[in-house]
Amino acid sequence: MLVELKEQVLEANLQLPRHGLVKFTWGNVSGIDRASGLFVIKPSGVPYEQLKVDDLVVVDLEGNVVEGDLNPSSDTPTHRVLYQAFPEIGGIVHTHSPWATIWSQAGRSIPALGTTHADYFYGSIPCTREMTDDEINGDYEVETGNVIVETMQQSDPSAMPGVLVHSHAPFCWGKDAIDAVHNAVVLEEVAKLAYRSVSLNASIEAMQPALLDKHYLRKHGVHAYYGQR
Ligand SMILES: O=C(CO)[C@@H](O)[C@H](O)COP(=O)(O)O
Repeated sequence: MLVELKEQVLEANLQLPRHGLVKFTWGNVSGIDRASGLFVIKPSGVPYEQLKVDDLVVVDLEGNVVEGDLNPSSDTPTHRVLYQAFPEIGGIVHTHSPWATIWSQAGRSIPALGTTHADYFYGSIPCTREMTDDEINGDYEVETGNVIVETMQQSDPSAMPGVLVHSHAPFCWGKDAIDAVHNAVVLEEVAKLAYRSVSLNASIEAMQPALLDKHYLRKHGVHAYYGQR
């Protein structure tokens, strides 16, 4: 079942340590087959160097494991909420990449300060609000997804393929699992660039809207929907 998607999700997961986005078993990547409504995700707690295609877990959008012997990632409910809320995305990645996690822990959105950022993210990369104790003590992973969806209400997920979860770390997405990891690598890089730019110039302001538009729209077109760019 879903042989090609599993191979793609395996490759996407293996790219996380290659790009220095994770340590140990932190993080996870999934990819969805919209025709069947099934998504493939990394199993929980499996070291990347041991990960094999048959370890991957197939889950439906109601949260049922339909194939796989191992437990799905502990973040599976968050992936599920995002797939349900953002029909245009095909892959999701969660990491604790250090520079993006610094902004998440500080509770700060990453401002759009330059064209590197603008080529991928159409504006500041938002940080969610803090979750309430009830949300934390409730269905935490589902509530993490809900606070992301709440934060993204004013944004187009294809024009803003990532978010920072307050006191936690980033989630990114894309047209498929590989694209999601690509966006996660860029997010980590712009998080580092922004941190150092702010350190160098504490009064730095967001880049000119005209320059943001020029760089984002020339790469992604007027309608930054995956199928149209
Ligand atoms: O966010 C976290 C931990 O804070 C998770 O991403 C873990 O780091 C990975 O969990 P599994 O995918 O192995 O269940």
